[in-house]
Amino acid sequence: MLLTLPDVLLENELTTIRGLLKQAQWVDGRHTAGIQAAQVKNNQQLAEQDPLLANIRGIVLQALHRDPLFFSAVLPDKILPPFVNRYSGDTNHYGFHVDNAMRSMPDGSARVRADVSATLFLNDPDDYEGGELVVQDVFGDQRVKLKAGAIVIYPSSSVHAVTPVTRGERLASFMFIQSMVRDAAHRRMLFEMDMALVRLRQQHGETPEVVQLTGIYHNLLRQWAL
Ligand SMILES: O=C(O)CCC(=O)C(=O)O
Ligand SMILES: [Fe+2]
Repeated sequence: MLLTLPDVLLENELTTIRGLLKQAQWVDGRHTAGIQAAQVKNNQQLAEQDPLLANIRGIVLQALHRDPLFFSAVLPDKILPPFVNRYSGDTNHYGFHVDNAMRSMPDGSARVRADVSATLFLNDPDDYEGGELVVQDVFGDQRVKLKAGAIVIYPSSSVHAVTPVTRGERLASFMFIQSMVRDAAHRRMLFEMDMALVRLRQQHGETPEVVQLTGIYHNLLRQWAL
């Protein structure tokens, strides 16, 4: 399932992040890529030890935690601290690749299995030409370019790329998340059921059927959560 959520970041958070990024020292993005991905990666990132990154991570994680749709769709267990990247010039791009299945928390405290990958857009599509995230899907390639503050989430198992930025610069935060529910099909069913329950509750209130279906939602989560 590929899902986009608008307005994850508030306007003032975007302003703060973009202000911080004006002072950024960018490093080669290949440092954090796996062996296959590094061969096709051509962009820049904030360095792991950059104090700006810690600041931005705090803002992004706080925004994700307050978003109920993000929670329902991802069912996050562990979020690897988000990275920040930039594509600029007329050649920066990221060729087709897969994200590493396993990563370590920066302090080595835990391993994180990438179930869900996400890109949170930090500037507007008008600021640059190209820079589409292309995610291969059974229904064909999905091309995504969102307004600042919006996020796209997709299964980490998908082959994906970012097309060359031929004008301006594209700023984003990208991240890898271990879900409580490993199987993407199970996650999708839970998300659809949760959304249907929200609508049923709005239409009919807390009826016995709504209560019973809510119980089934939680029992499925209990079955599937690792
Ligand atoms: O820049 C993006 O939107 C995606 C980056 C990406 O796929 C990655 O770093 O693995
Ligand atoms: Fe990727």
